[in-house]
Amino acid sequence: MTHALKNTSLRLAATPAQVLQKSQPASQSAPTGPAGQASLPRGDVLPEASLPEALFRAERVNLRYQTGDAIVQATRDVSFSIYKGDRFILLGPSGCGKSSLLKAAAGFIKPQSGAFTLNGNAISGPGPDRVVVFQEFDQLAPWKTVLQNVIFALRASRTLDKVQARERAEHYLHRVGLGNFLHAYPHTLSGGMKQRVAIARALAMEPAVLLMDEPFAALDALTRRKMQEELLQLWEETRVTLMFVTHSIEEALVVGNRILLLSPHPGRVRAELNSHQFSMDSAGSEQFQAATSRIHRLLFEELPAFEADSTLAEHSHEPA
Ligand SMILES: Nc1ncnc2c1ncn2[C@@H]1O[C@H](COP(=O)(O)OP(=O)(O)OP(=O)(O)O)[C@@H](O)[C@H]1O
Repeated sequence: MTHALKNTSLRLAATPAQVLQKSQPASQSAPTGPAGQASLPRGDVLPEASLPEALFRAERVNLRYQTGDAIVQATRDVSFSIYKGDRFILLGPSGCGKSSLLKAAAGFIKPQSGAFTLNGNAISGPGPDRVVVFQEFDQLAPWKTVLQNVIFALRASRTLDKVQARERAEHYLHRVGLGNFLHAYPHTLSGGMKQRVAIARALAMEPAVLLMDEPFAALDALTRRKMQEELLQLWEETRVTLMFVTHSIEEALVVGNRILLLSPHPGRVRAELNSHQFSMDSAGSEQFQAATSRIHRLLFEELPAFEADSTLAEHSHEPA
């Protein structure tokens, strides 16, 4: 299932890499790495007219925190584009600013400079077009049932009446396999089930971008794998655009079709690559292991991305 899914994503989510491949004569086609990715030679710029329209953009985003006299620079000049239907991953070591970027994309914190845009409009605060699923299991109101939790979010966004909200909530709860738990309270659910409710609630909002901040990190390994599989299945059904934060290289390769690699603190873009060729079944394969090692080198070696490995990265960004 997931292999087919990954291939489908290629058709749906036209990325600059695809445009490059399509728009070039065969003799000038982009070099292809061992994992089959197209690589852009350093300095190559895609002709602007041939780029697909991005749904969501980060443009030179600098995020800073001030606590007392101390200023923490969380990210530096981070830019990326997410296209409709992407499963876009922010991957980087602890403290590189992944969660900060996701919170800023949600509109919870403001960049010190730079901007986020959705459909070309600047983001100035939270909105129902960007819904977040967090890692914590306490995202649900404990005094409300599973169904009430989802209905409450839908009613708060003021887009649906009572009957419509209930229908929508039931629909998405059935989709995540919780049809028999509509009237259960959160404390009676396992961690995985609580995350399913949070995902159903987010999907029910039918956001333009679903933001996920390490949603499976607190789950045991088996449940985590199952949830990754279910998320891919849900993506297959809904084609929702995902922005997914993780510090697990394996999770990034399995869940994503595009991965943005961030340097250690403060987070800067190290490289961007395609990962659509990997599925749940490829974990453990030679190709998967090779990609994992290369990403590890790109993340942690001090070399500029392209010198570290010119075959994996689709776009590279030199440290400032
Ligand atoms: N509210 C805050 N006040 C001050 N500094 C903060 C705050 N939130 C994050 N930071 C700092 O910003 C930097 C980036 O943190 P962030 O949580 O975004 O990183 P991360 O990549 O998501 O890390 P992790 O994978 O460990 O969750 C870190 O140095 C962190 O200490």
